Amino acid sequence: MTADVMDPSTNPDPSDAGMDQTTGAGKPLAANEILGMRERIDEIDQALIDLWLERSRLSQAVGKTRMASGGTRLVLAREREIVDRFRAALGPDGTQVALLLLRSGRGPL
Ligand SMILES: C=C(O[C@@H]1C=C(C(=O)O)C=C[C@H]1O)C(=O)O
Repeated sequence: MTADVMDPSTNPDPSDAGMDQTTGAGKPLAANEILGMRERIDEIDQALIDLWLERSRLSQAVGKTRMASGGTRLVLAREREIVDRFRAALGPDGTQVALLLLRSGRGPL
């Protein structure tokens, strides 16, 4: 599925004549289309970053509240539910995303 980035037939060098340097497109119309889609990609990335940071702050607050009440730092059953949800939605990469997300809130295990 994934094109080999080192293979010039599937991933030519954008410094080749006629290629747009910024987008890597071979034709100006495609370059414009790509720039439009990149605007939305940048918005989505910013929303993901904002949500990531908000989630991390909430997770830290939950941990502090629980420990101040004499409870545990972690609740592994809840973490398992979250990892399962991400894996069900995104496949094996979802597992990795969930583990990074959990670590960013409660710190390393
Ligand atoms: C935030 C919590 O505390 C910890 C962090 C979790 C998370 O980031 O989702 C989940 C379980 C706990 O280990 C929680 O219990 O909800």
